[in-house]
Amino acid sequence: MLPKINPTTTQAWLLLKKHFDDEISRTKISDLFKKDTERFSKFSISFDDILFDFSKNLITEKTMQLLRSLAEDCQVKSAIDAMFNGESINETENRAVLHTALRNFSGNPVMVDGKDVMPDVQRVLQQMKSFAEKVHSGEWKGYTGKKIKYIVNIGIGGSDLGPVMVTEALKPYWIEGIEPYFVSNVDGTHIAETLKKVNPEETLFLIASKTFTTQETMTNAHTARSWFLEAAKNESEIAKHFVALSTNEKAVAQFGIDTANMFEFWDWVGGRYSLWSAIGLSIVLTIGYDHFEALLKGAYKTDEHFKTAPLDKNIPVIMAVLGIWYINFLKAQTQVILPYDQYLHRFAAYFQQGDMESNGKSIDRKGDEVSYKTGPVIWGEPGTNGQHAFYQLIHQGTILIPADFIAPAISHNPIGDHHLKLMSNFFAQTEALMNGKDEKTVREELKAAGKTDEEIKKLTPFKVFKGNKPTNSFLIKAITPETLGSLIALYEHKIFVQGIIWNIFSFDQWGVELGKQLAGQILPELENNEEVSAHDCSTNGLINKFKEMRK
Ligand SMILES: O=P(O)(O)OC[C@H]1O[C@H](O)[C@H](O)[C@@H](O)[C@@H]1O
Repeated sequence: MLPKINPTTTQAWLLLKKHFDDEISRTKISDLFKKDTERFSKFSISFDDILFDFSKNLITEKTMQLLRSLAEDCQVKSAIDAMFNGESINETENRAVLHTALRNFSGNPVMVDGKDVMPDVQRVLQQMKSFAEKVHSGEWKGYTGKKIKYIVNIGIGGSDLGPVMVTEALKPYWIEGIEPYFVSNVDGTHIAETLKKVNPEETLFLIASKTFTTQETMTNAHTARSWFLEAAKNESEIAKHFVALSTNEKAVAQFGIDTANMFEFWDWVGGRYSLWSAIGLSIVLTIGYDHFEALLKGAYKTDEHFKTAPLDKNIPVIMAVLGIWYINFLKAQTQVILPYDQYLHRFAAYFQQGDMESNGKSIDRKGDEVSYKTGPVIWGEPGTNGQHAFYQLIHQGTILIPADFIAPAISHNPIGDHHLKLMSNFFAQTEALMNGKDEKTVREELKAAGKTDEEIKKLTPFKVFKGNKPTNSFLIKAITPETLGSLIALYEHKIFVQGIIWNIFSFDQWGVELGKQLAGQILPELENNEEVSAHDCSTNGLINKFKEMRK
């Protein structure tokens, strides 16, 4: 059982409020650097090949002490133990939360309801490994005897975003002769455009769905099946081209996939935490099992760090409390993730689900409405593209946007001075966001540029940057399977800690159900020509116009 503590009733919360009002509201990050030349070493942590620098935050040592007290008051440590020990901390679904068991290399058992889950975890990993080896060697053949070339993962949400993000991030590790594709949207365009790029003889479809009932995935899977059968003619050939990644054996069999071709996972793996499970088969097929294992090992290292590091040296805990500091005490409503690595272009999209589906909640663990802000809006794009699009608002807009900057020291594509140019932007942005540019400097620059006094007066206000914008920097030696695994797990655990402190349940997602339910009611209304009148007049009007437009 998780603690059920309203964070606003803790001593630390009250002290943080007072600390903000009395001290921090008048503090500038740049002044803190001037006062303390040791600030970088005090507020940065090296963790294997990752340097986490959180010194450019609006914090003092006192802030960090109080934030640590908040984590203590909210019993974060015992919550961490409860998760790793397999307690049913997903109370509304009565499930354990054990994605960490999927990457547990300790050799120790992980018990769920009195049973060690590790033998099952290892069995499925072995199954994934030997299957991938057969596909890669050509031992696994398509219905005309050809080797598999195209992998099409059909899944959505957690059964899509993780594999997409990881395969993109690890493109330099792709196995020659394999091309992965991902179909998620029920919009027929997604599957139609994908099927144009592949052929039935050399394509393996992975039907990825924890529940195996998701409308989008089942619809796309049936379309893929019909497309395949048009060419293969014989249903007995399906076994060579369709496998299932699921927890629902019955539904897999009903779909027509031999359960011998099913890669199992379990209800204690949350969808948005499932890339480490059988849902990662597309990753294994794309980069090979050894690289997948390195990804798991990277995550395992983070798990060990998270479990054992003291709260004030614990990176996910620090990431979490900094977020809480901005959201609950400085009124931030969003968090931007900015990878300076083109291969990480889906990283922010991945954590939109990871974070927002986990912590976008307003009912606390007692079942009462919360009186404070919870999960932020997560977004982001790779640098430097974002700089030429939305950084304007981060620098000079009216809302506070804490930013995570992520970059590798070594590029997989060391062409000319591209990487140094990229990195000069990475370093420049966090500096600029912190320091800003004051009026005096702006005036001097304009003067030096030969502007008249009149022009200087007119232009100065527009060119001032207030600065004092907080950032974290993650400098990573290189984006490898291992460092990526570690990085993803840091963010996963950050989300967990925030959920614990906010006293919400981070591992259910009831908020996605209503739309599904209503879509289920509306679908039959779209299938006939009758006028619809059962809804509000906007929805009726839209549906009726839709029908009219299609006549
Ligand atoms: O894997 P599936 O059961 O098909 O679920 C796919 C996705 O759909 C659901 O609606 C949830 O919002 C997600 O958490 C989940 O990842």
